[in-house]
Amino acid sequence: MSSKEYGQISYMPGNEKRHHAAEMKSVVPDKPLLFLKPPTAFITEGNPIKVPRGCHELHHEVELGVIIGRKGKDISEIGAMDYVGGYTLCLDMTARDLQEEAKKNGLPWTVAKGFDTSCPVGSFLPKEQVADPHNLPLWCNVNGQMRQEGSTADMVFRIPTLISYISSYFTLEPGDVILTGTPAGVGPVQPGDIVEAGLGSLIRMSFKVQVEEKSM
Ligand SMILES: O=C(O)/C=C/C(=O)CC(=O)C(=O)O
Ligand SMILES: [Mg+2]
Repeated sequence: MSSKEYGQISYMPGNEKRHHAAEMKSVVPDKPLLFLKPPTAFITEGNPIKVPRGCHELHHEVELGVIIGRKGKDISEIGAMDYVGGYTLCLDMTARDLQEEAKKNGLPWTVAKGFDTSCPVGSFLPKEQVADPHNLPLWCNVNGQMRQEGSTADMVFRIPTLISYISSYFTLEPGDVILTGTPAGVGPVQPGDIVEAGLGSLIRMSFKVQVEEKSM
């Protein structure tokens, strides 16, 4: 897995407590809101999440990751699931203060969402092992304290809609990962914290948060 990530904004209809857009005081978009993370954003277990320079409020967002298995452009919703190779669990680490500043100034979220180590990922699940990707519990705790508990059943844009919409602008390639949005409960992490996340009984993963050291 070494490719781009397409993030999107999540909305949990019908239950304000699980509504991430509401907790961010954001308007719910009528189409997916996209951003990209570069390949250097990805880390696997054993590697630390590094707080990016200038960030004083780094947030966790736990999300289902959809891994693309076949190249495609202008994919129809009907055929979209044929392009899925599998799934994983992701943390869409977000420099919330930098994102807020960018939002205020009408600037892109590139640094806030795409800094090095901003996308910790779990193990690869072949799609045959996931009976219903739209009905998976997901959770995130920090130092053992539960912060996020939700279900992929509450995503506003389902996977075929995301694949079809994204591929109308970007050619999707094998290994690309689509992050599908996060439940409510996002919150800050500090250097030294342990962030743990899970996808039902399928994936459990854990990452330590560190300060970003200057490289030579
Ligand atoms: O609206 C905001 O302030 C923030 C939105 C996000 O960070 C979107 C996501 O990444 C998400 O919903 O998962
Ligand atoms: Mg997110």
